[in-house]
Amino acid sequence: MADPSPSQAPVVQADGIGKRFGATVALSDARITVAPGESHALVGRNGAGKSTLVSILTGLQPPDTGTLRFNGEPAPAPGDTAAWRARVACVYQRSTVIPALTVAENLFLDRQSGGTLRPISWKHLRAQASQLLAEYGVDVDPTARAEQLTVEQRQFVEIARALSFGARFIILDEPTAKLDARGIERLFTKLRELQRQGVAFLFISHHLQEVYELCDTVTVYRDARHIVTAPVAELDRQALVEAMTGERAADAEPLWSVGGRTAPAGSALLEVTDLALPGSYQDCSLTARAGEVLGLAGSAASGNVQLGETLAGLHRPHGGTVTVAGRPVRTGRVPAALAAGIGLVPEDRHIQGLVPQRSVAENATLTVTDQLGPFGTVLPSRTRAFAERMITDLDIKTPGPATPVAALSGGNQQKVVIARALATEPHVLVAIRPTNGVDVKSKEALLGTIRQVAEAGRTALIVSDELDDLRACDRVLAMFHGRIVAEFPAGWRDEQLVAAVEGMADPIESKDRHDTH
Ligand SMILES: Nc1ncnc2c1ncn2[C@@H]1O[C@H](COP(=O)(O)OP(=O)(O)OP(=O)(O)O)[C@@H](O)[C@H]1O
Repeated sequence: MADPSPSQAPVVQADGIGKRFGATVALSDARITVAPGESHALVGRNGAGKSTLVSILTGLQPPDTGTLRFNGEPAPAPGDTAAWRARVACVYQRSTVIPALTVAENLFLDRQSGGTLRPISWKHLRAQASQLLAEYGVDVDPTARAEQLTVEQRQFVEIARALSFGARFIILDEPTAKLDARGIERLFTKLRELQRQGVAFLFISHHLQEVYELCDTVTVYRDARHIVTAPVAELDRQALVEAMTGERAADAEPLWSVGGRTAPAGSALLEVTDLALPGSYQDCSLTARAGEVLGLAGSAASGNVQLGETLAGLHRPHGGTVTVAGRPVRTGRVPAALAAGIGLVPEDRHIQGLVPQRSVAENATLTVTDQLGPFGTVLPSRTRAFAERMITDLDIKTPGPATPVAALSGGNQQKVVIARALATEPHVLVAIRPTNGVDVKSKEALLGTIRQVAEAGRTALIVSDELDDLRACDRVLAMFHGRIVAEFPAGWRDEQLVAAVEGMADPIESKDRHDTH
């Protein structure tokens, strides 16, 4: 039989894909087929093999076994970058744009025409960039440096760049991880628009509701294998979670909720008064009690992340005070915050989190080496024991504690960062978007571990815009434009909190905020 015509052939068809890393089987007889103009989700637990498949589909590494075809034709030769780029592009969670270069330079990097001897015409470059951005409806200044762009703008630039190479197939690897609700809405609008023009997507996300919102088809991988491919409409959330975990889901919703439980009335452990960081937030006061998990909700521009980071010493505020257990904390210095017992799960684990070539055990204990042996020595047995406990508690998928962190999947690396913050047994744990990138089942374990911090008589502050994270809190403060605008005891309805985060707080909730002033 003749091959299907190029317009009907799948944009990608991978069959029998196998890939090993040493003893680890990352993919085994895996497959995926994406039709032109299709929006196809790929889901699976942390370590299921999704990123490995992406690296194979984009030509970054060859599979050990299997076949790969684009538009009905065999994949390009390894290393033929131009040919790969014309078939497939990937927008990663981590940016591939170069921060110090302008948007125009980023768009035309590697392909400034004119031959080796002709100087680059910057004017021409800018004009071309403007035209390209306009063509894909991307409203970004081509002369802006990439580092000045928001995550959303950066992703749009990357999508425009991908399309300009001719690719009609784009892989989006957790594109919403760093976007707030409005950013996600705009991204989805753009993707739907491109889909109508025939562009196909492979969409990877741990947010299952996004899969239902955006995708036509879903493929589930589990433990390196293909489990199911089905129209999204035929697989409800429970069936999807069951396919991902291989277990019967007792009750898929909610993941972790304190329900209508009243906030425990411990003593005030963390007190923040009139804290201000110009450009980010102002007049912020709050109290978190021993035994309490406090949520700090807000969209990207709300200042909630900066406030959390300030508590951990990452920013020097211009005014206000922070005390832990009644003792003032010197602000603007990480060692001072650590000494005061404030631990941090940072937002960007790649930059602030880990030493990739060191083992899981070493990374998990980097902050507590003084507790692992007498006189500053580190007893390997204790490091190992601590790491083993964390691997179980946080459900970290790794061959063992001695495995380098670089060999773990993204979500599992993230759990190591959380293990490290917990290792110090902080009085106050500040966790910024702690379940970002973590699969639906591990979220449960992780939020449960944060709850244990409170149950041990300490306090945890969850800074997030994820409703699942916030539901695990005893009380939630909502921030909008740099101010705390409302407070919600456990038991709030989604739409109430969403409204507050969008700046439409119900004045009743705002008035009831007695202990935050
Ligand atoms: N370079 C590597 N060296 C060793 N093992 C690796 C390497 N890359 C991936 N693995 C292993 O392969 C398996 C699949 O990892 P992969 O990154 O594909 O998972 P994933 O589904 O993308 O997970 P996540 O949702 O956490 O991003 C994991 O067990 C991981 O530890």
